[in-house]
Amino acid sequence: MLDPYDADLTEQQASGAALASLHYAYPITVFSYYMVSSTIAICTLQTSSSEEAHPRRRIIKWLLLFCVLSYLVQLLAMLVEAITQKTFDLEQDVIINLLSCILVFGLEFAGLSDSPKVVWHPIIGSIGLALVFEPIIECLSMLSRPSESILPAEFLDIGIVSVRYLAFALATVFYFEGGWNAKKEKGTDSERQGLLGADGQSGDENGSKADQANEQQNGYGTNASSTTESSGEGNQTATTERPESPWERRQREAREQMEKRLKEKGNWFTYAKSFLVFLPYIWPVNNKSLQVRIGLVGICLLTMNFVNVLIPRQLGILMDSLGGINDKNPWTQVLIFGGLKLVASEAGISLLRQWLWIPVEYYSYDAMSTAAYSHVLNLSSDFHDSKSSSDIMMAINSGQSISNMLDSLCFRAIPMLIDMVVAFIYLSVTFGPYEGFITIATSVIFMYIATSMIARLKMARKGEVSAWFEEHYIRQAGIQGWTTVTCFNQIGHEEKRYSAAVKNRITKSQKVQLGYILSYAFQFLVLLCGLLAGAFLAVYQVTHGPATPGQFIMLLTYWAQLVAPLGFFAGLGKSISRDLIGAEQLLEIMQTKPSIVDKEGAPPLEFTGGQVQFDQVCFSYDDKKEILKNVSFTATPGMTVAFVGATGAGKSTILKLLDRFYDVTKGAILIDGQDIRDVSLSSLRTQIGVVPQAPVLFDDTVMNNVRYAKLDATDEEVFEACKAASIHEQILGFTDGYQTRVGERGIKLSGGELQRVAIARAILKKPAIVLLDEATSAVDTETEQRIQDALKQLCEGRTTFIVAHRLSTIMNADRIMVVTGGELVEEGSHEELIRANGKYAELWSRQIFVKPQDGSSSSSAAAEDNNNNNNKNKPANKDEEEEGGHGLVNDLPTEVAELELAKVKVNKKQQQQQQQQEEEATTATDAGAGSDDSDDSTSSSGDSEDSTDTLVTPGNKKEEV
Ligand SMILES: Nc1ncnc2c1ncn2[C@@H]1O[C@H](COP(=O)(O)OP(=O)(O)OP(=O)(O)O)[C@@H](O)[C@H]1O
Repeated sequence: MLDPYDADLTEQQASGAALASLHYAYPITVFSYYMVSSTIAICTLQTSSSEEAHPRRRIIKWLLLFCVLSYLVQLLAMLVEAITQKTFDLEQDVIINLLSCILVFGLEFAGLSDSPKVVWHPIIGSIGLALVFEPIIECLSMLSRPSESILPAEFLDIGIVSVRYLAFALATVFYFEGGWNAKKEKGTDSERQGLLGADGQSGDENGSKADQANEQQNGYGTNASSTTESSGEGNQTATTERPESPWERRQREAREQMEKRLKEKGNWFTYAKSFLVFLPYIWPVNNKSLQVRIGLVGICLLTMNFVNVLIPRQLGILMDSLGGINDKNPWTQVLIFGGLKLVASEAGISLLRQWLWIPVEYYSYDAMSTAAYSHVLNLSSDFHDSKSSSDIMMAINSGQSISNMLDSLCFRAIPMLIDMVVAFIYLSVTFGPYEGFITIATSVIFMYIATSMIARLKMARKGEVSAWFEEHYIRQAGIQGWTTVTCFNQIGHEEKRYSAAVKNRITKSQKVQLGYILSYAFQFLVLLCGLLAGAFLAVYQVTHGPATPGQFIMLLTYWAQLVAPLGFFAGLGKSISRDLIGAEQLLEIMQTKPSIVDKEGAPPLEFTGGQVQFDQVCFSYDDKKEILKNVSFTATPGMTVAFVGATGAGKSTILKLLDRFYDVTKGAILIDGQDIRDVSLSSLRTQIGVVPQAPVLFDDTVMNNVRYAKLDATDEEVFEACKAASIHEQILGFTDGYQTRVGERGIKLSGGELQRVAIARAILKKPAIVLLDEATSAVDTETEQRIQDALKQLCEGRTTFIVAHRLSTIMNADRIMVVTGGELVEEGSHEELIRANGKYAELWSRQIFVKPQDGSSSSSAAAEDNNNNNNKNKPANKDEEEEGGHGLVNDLPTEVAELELAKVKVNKKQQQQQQQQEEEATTATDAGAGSDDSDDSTSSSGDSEDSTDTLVTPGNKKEEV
């Protein structure tokens, strides 16, 4: 039969064991719940929920602090009791429980105090868990006490627990009551709040407005920032407006893009998933040997983790063997220690890992950079028009950010995490749970302090970066604009400006530097406190218990191993977000699809002569403003078509559509009866040769630049093309002949040389259709004649489209198309159009032509600007201004020009007479009124007669007509 006393004892023992487990389980559960739910909240972007402005936030915070203090009081009461009773066999599980609860709820309190945006469910869930665990623990502790001896200290303990329970319960009630009231108020006040702002925004909205103001002051997110400069004498202050630097703009845009996409995706998981497009460039999908290498690198990392555990352990064993605590041979132990150190060194596993990794790393660089480069080259004009080349280049280089991110996560974060967990377990097993607690508490407090300090320094760092750019901008502007600075005698002013910017930057840098120093000092202090606590405990265990001096050495070594991972994890968030911004730039490009692509199975263009037909073509760059409206014409094979019209009329756009830089929005373009959208892009572009107005050459030799049109062309073919372009002799006269480098964008060549090299290139290509944006650049008459000869060679027998700027080109064209406001208003040969007495004839009669050499207009000096502005022709007079300016160059010989003008005049006169006769016939009763009733064109022609008595000719002389 069971003895009732024994049964009582067993019950007590059982409840004691359960109690001990609960003492550990309670804080672990609460901490795990808090960490996991907070992480999920961050990943699913719950931080921006409207819950953040809870009306009872403050009271809940103080109740939480009260609970933390209650744990502390409980702990102190236990210590006081132990000291007064002189019984130092404190229950370990109770002490750990109290310490852990102080840590966990203290952390939650700090989060609630610090963070402007609060997600409540991790906190309320933790309180809920406390409400479940606390009564169970208290009941079990009552059960495990000997029933006859309830001490006053136990009454105090029960009292503290009860008050704490009440505080937890009150916090829960306040949370739900506050939420319910807020909802109710929101319902009733919704109309009033329309003017005040949405609910829950007040506090944070103010905060964000303050942030915005702050940002504006710092120049972030704005186009300008300012620096106040003060001179020593007279305290003169001036404000320097600085445009946002390209780097700042790129960073801002990428950050905005990242935030936008993050919001769209809804959470970090889906957001991170979009980066999976890069996986094939990082993971060698079709390369088994590289995959094996990656596997081996993984094994190396795990081995390294294992060795990291063994080294401190071995050091401990070595120390003990030296002290005679164990019977191991110190010589053998030191050899093992040396072997382990070798394995862990740069000459051991690390060497093997890096050797294995090098080909994988280069694979990734190769795959990523070639894919990004090829993708960018295959994107269409709309993309390239909208991005600057430096932006694109920066984005391509951002491929490195993705590798960095993976490197941080896979090869640093995961092994370090494993190291930390192993260290924690090993220390807990060797020195007991106190040591484990000290390790965890130190890590948690360290991480908290380090991350909040980094966040605090963010704003100061932004200010420093802005000041850096300010300094750079002023320096660069001063040096670049040295001539202006010197001409206006402003060297002193620039010196002061620069000195103020340097001082401003130094002040900000010092602030940031001090911040970092203080942050490191705090972090070091936390680690030192943890180390001291751990060391005291270990010394106690060495002197009183089972631990050995060797194990103490092991503890110190492990501790040193913890420091690096903690520092790394504290900065991980920041470095990942920086890498994400970089990756975002590349992702945006990789996700952009080319708008001009081949249709599936598109056949090559079948060229049968070169007939080009525009059929009711409409086009718009941005789907808003129509640039071309129902343009229709047909160019027969071999025909030369010249487009004439005001600047911005859409002439160059017609050429771009023909080369399929863009697709028409309506209508169709047909070459030899085939819609250019239905044939392959490559076959189309093979048939077309383009000579742009401002040709761009590569920074290479003349030979290579010309050969670019046909990479397998022989030297002879290149020479022939250059001869045809009338540039061969000139090239031979260069220092290194055809091997002369032309400089960036062909800077070392003159305008005329550059154009002829571009023409030679087009001649070498032997295109079937030629697109020519005729240059108006000022070259001497002889050079111009040579360019014309070269062009003649190029266009011979080919269907040619010219955006014409020279009267000679226009007159020689088979067909002239007059484009106005995106519409084809006139079409015909020179003679036909003169006879038609329309827009084209009007152009002639008004004589708004630019002189070939110095760019001045015959009718207005305003046209002088035309040439100075690098052929961006400005309107020459008011009439032309209305049309946007034509910039036509009168390059005709005097006699030809006179003859043509005479024709126009005669034609005009005839037309006037004819008109007059018609009017007289129809309005017989109103005879004699014809001369007074002259229409607009008559009067304008009259005006023009007055103004066109002089005509500018190539000799730069004004001649009487
Ligand atoms: N890439 C582009 N994106 C948006 N609009 C554009 C683009 N290129 C040209 N435009 C606009 O289209 C219109 C027609 O331009 P286009 O270059 O065809 O004129 P143009 O008649 O050739 O003028 P110019 O003789 O001065 O070269 C202009 O208003 C211009 O601003």
